[in-house]
Amino acid sequence: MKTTELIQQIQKKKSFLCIGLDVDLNKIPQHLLKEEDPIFAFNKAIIDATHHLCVSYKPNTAFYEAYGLKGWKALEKTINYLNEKHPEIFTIADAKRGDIGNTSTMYAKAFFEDLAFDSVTVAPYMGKDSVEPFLAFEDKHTILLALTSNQGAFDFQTKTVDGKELYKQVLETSKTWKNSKNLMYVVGATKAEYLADIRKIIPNSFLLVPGVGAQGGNLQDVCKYGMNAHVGLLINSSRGIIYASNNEDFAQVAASKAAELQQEMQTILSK
Ligand SMILES: O=C(O)c1cc(=O)[nH]c(=O)n1[C@@H]1O[C@H](COP(=O)(O)O)[C@@H](O)[C@H]1O
Repeated sequence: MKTTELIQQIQKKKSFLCIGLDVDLNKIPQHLLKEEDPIFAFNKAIIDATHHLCVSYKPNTAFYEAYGLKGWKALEKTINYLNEKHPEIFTIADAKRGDIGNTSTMYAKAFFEDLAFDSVTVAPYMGKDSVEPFLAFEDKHTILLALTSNQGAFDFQTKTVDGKELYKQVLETSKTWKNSKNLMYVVGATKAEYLADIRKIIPNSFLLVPGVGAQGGNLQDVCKYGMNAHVGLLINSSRGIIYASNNEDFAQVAASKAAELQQEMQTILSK
């Protein structure tokens, strides 16, 4: 998908919400366990109830890999369902990959070609030759971890190296890589106060911002410091939406949680 198509969808839906499909069989409504594929049944119900409120879905692959072959099949069914029924929606494989070049190429093929996701999350730690293989795919996006939402972000990412914080070095250096136009970045919603500085380095890039809802990040602050002329934000919430109820009404309750965030976004966009 081209970034212009994502921007059009944001304008049309008045939403920049990304719903995280982090399926945990211990948390989904127990009546779904009777289904042949409970993970897919859960995702399908959530997607059917919320697709008009969001512009993106982000399955975190850990939640599928944990269930082995069955989990991977459910992931494949989920991405196929999204691509068939809602091709306008921007899909993110949250896999946090990155390795030596030839291995990264295989990861990129797995997520961009075999599973046909629009984007994948990638860790920058191994540097240029570990990320450029992902960037070589046209109209596919590589979402690089810049400043993450967790406490451990302060272990390395904010440390000063050669007079500059490491996450800033990641942003600046990554801009010099081949096909860097295909980069987006992860910045945690819990780190909203860093966004003004981040925008000085990457004013035009899209940011995936997880950490509202269950992790306590604040949507208003993220928008205040992180929004650009094309919005430039995808705000993710996973548990706060998909596990709002674990009764038979789970999909409707998830939709009402998603609608609350979408309404807040619509108000911000209208200002
Ligand atoms: O790359 C991510 O999406 C990510 C980066 C980050 O810094 N923090 C973070 O929470 N995430 C992911 O975003 C989702 C957040 O889920 P909730 O806290 O349930 O909304 C999970 O899938 C995390 O793995």
